[in-house]
Amino acid sequence: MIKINELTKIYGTGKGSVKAIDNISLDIKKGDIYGIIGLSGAGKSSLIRCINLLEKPTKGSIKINDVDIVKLKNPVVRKIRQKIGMIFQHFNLLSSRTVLENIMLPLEVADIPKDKRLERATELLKLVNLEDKANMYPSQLSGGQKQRVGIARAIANEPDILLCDEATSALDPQTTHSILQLLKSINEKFKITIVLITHEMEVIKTVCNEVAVIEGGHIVEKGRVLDIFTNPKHPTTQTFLGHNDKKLPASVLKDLLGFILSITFLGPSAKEPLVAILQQELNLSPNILWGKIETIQDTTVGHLILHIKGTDDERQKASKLLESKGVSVEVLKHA
Ligand SMILES: Nc1ncnc2c1ncn2[C@@H]1O[C@H](COP(=O)(O)OP(=O)(O)OP(=O)(O)O)[C@@H](O)[C@H]1O
Repeated sequence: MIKINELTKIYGTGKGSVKAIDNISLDIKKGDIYGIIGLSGAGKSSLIRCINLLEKPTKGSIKINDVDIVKLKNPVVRKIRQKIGMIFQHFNLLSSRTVLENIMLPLEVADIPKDKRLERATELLKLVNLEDKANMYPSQLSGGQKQRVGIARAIANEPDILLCDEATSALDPQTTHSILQLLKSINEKFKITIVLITHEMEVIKTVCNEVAVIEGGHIVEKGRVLDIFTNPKHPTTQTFLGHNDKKLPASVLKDLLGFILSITFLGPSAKEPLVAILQQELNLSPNILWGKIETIQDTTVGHLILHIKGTDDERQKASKLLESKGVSVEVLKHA
């Protein structure tokens, strides 16, 4: 649906120029909730602003349904933009307009007749659960309510794509959760493709099916959220995922004989008594040094770090046995 090919964005010219996006290619499928995660300055906003044609790329193409939108000129650009909704970290609502009037704004711009505007905005208010706030002003709403208005406004023209620019960064965890659930239900109900930029892995984990990790204007890793969470390759991804948690203190590692296995199990293998299996089948006595269990994309994912006093041969047998149960095994320390 959105095919980004070798996209580069350079701000300014000469010595003071900044390469915000450096040769990025992405393939976003219809119905995806595609997360782009990166630290401040990584190039996330520049990328999303190029997709929305708020910035003109220096090089490369952005194809939406096979049409390269970079090459389009007004008034076609305006029409395309109406099919791309956007929500923002600071909501960007008009303070002088009521909630209902804010939602009707894009419908006015699209020349929708007044009675239809009112009908559509009222439907949207219901969808985002703000029926009782129609005549209030943005200043009278909480952050979560303001973002709900932002979402209703963004989907008023029935866009094919919804871009979310750090949409939950200004919200508390509980409100973040409810906004993410609203985005997920909109994605499912209206089949809107969502591109979401964030610096929080928790957001990606909660709603996205695909993720790209961006650093210094490059994509350093991308793939299915479950794959990236269970087997992150790039150090930046590992940092985002808190893999440093897995770094055991030197005081724990000191004097440990045998080997240390870091294991990741998901789906059916999460229900296997893995420690007991190692004991019963190989007569080993694993000691749990660290553990964590979480839900990603409705799948249970568990991580354990096990210390086992055993030989190299036993390490190989233990790894093989665990892998035969669908568990991924990383050896952190050899015998
Ligand atoms: N209009 C601009 N003019 C010049 N440089 C810019 C402009 N916008 C962004 N940059 C630079 O481009 C780089 C990427 O910025 P961008 O805002 O895209 O990153 P980001 O990942 O969205 O960061 P943040 O989360 O802090 O918004 C930064 O070095 C930034 O200073």
